[in-house]
Amino acid sequence: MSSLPASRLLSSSPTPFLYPCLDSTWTSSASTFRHVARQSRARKRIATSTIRRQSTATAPSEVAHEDAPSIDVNQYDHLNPQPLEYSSNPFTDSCTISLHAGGGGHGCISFLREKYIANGPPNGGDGGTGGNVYIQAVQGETSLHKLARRGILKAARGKNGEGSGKGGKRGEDVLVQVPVGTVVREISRHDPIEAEERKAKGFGGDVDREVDADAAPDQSGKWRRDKWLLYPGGLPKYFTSADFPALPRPRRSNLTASQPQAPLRLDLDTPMKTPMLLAAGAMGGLGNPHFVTKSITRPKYATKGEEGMQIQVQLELKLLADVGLVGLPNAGKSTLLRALTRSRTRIGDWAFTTLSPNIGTVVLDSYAGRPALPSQQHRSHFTIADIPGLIEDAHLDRGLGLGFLRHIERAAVLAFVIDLSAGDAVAALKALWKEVGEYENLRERELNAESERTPVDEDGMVAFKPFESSISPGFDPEPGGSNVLDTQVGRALPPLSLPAISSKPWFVVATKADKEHTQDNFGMLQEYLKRVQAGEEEHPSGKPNAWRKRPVAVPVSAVMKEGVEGIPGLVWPTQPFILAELSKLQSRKLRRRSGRNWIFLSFVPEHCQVCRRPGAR
Ligand SMILES: Nc1nc2c(ncn2[C@@H]2O[C@H](COP(=O)(O)OP(=O)(O)OP(=O)(O)O)[C@@H](O)[C@H]2O)c(=O)[nH]1
Ligand SMILES: [Mg+2]
Repeated sequence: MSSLPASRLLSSSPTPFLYPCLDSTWTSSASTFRHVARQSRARKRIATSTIRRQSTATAPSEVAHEDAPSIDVNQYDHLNPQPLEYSSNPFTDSCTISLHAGGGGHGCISFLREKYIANGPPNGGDGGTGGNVYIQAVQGETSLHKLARRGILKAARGKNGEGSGKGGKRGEDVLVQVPVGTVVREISRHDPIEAEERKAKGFGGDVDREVDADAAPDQSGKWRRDKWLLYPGGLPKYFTSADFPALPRPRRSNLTASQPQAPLRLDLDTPMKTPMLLAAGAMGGLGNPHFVTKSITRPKYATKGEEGMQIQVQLELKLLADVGLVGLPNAGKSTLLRALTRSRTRIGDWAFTTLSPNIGTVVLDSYAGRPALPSQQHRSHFTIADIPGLIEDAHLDRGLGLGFLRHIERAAVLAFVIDLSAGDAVAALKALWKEVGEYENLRERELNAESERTPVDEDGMVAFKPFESSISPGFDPEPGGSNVLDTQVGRALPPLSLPAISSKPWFVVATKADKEHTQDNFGMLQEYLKRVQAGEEEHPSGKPNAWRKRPVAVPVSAVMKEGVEGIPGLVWPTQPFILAELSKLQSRKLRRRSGRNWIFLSFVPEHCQVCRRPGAR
């Protein structure tokens, strides 16, 4: 055995792994490892792109992008990304984060010392206040993924006080910027001062009794190591026998008065000009001059800064859109969005092409370089949200679940997108409404649980003030009734509740009407909707107070952009008025441009199988 060369001995034992530097082959093997790793990474990349190519094989438009030998890079931008980059946009619409207000800096123990003044009076400064935590809803943010990744956001601690009476610096604040439409709910909070006050009263005591600010200070604070800061040069015997004063009452920053009341429930559905305070930083400790008494003229102690408050909140992004598209996967929702707006959302002939919501804007404009209407009181655009497809039993977490329905909760109108070529349209509509109804039940249960937790008023009534729909301005049925966030904080915020989804107006967009044998399916759908309107059929959601005023179905061929011209008219009930106004104003000019303007297009579908049927429409 001893005749074996050392390198072979090492290679036949686990030594190279434990002591690679002892192995003569180490350098070469390390480089081999690196080479192998590089190769495997390259193989992985090739495999991924092959898989993507395979999966796009059925979508001719996508394949064209993939196989094109020269890609014009300038034709892509962040709104119209390259096919391979579609999945690179991270999107998170719900997360839980911890917000920590900054703790206070410690007070300072210091004495004046100058020429001829060897033992001067105390001059330690107070500790600085901790940083505050603010929140602000801003335009431009579209996802919560950055916050979800961070998890904890901490404001900085205040700096300690210094000698010569210098106070410590304030801690740096933290600003949490969230997308407009974010709902903030408090999960738990730890307020050290409140905990202290409760402890002082005794756990069995009357916790509702107000703390009397003039009451005698807490004597239990004596000798508390977590509260007092001692002079480092002092002898231990001095401190054990020192006559410590009573511990000062825990102090709160003046800013605490402008914090919203606990528990936090905010609906940030408008962009905020100024940030809103969520948690004020804790106060700094007191320097030693605060403890000068007649008997103790040179106190060798100061107090430590207070601990900062910690709040755990849940953030939920509910996108703001006027119209929500709901449909089974592959029904053609994204194609419809592309047909109506300039959105470049991805489409593909397979289920779950869309994995995160997309918003598109329909411009109600004459494209003549100025607004369609001179008056400002009418809208010039509305937004549409395309969400991932729902499948049967999505409420049992099948497919992508029901979570994405939160993005249509604020929508004023729902559009159910039904594929006429994919079997019974009525059954598909009922299946979709069933899932929407289940989501509504889930929300109701959540709301009930929340209102049970809502503080009870003095007269024993639960404070409950549901606010109006917070859809974007212009769709508000009662002007001025929208939930505009009042940045004047410090007031009780109403519990969050949005109108029931089933109470919203809805219509059906029957897509793929250009395909053969879709007429009868559409006819049955229309008949069904008429029966629902007349009350002969139960509302597909099964809810008693559901909207059934005028549910209509529009046959469209989204892929050929036919029939979609009528959709804005369904969304915007005042359109006839606008049409009249517009025709009075600019009729001749616009009629010439009618190829680009849906308002004046009289829809003559060429390919629509439903409309080409003799006697139809
Ligand atoms: N013939 C025809 N095909 C359509 C029409 N609308 C959509 N399609 C096709 O249907 C397929 C699915 O379209 P998508 O818009 O991706 O469907 P989706 O509902 O967004 O699907 P998910 O994102 O998976 O939920 C695509 O291949 C479209 O080209 C239509 O009106 N007529
Ligand atoms: Mg889609």
